[in-house]
Amino acid sequence: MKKEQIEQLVNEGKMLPLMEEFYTIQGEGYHKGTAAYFIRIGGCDVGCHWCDVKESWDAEKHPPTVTEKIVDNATKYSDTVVITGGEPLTWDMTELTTQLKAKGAKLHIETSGAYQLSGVWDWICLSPKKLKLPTQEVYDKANELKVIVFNKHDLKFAEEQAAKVNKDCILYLQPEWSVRNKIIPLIVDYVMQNPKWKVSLQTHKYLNIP
Ligand SMILES: C[S@@+](CC[C@H](N)C(=O)[O-])C[C@H]1O[C@@H](n2cnc3c(N)ncnc32)[C@H](O)[C@@H]1O
Ligand SMILES: Nc1nc2[nH]cc(C(=O)O)c2c(=O)[nH]1
Ligand code: SF4
Ligand SMILES: [Mg+2]
Repeated sequence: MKKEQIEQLVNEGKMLPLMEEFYTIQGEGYHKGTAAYFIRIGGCDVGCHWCDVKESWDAEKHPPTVTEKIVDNATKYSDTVVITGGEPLTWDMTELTTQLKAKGAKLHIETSGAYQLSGVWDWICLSPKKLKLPTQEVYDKANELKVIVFNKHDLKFAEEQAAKVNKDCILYLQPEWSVRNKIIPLIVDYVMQNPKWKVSLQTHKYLNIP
């Protein structure tokens, strides 16, 4: 296929730069502990300095893959499918999610919300970033807000973000992994003082699974 043809299909969400797919246990947030098939789509220009998948950023490094192929593979493993990245909302998620839904999958997204919301979702995990704030639509539709805490100032950011989400949105503070030993006591204290928040840990990293 010609380069322009591939570009066109990627623009339409009929092909997507697939980085990796794996069957694992959701490690974070509300669904932690639940078996789920993860689809990691390449491409992100938000630029979090502590991002734990920087290899995902450059979409060019990940092969444009026919969306139907991604779908056929995913539904073999699990009825819960998590779409992550990279930033999945870099791309039009309509095709991918419509096809997965037609096969009966429960669809979850991990997103910074920095780009226009596309796709049909059963669960939206919004993890907002200061560098590129979420769109209003994703604040309105998020099921959980998961703020990464790297330093004390992030607690202030967390409150600002909590003020923007819908009233049913479940609120989580998650320690940035590299500073977890320093940050966990801060989060524990904060959640006890402000019990509208819950703690989220990257439990998959403790379990040594993907
Ligand atoms: C790699 S991101 C991909 C999805 C999307 N770009 C986002 O940021 O939500 C998946 C989740 O991991 C979180 N995350 C990334 N790096 C982390 C780190 N070093 N410590 C804790 N959480 C991290 C993100 O905030 C997000 O909730
Ligand atoms: N087990 C596991 N759970 C996760 N929850 C969110 C993840 C992500 O990178 O989006 C992730 C991940 O990479 N692995
Ligand atoms: S938005 Fe997500 S994928 Fe992009 S740099 Fe930040 S944590 Fe990494
Ligand atoms: Mg991860």
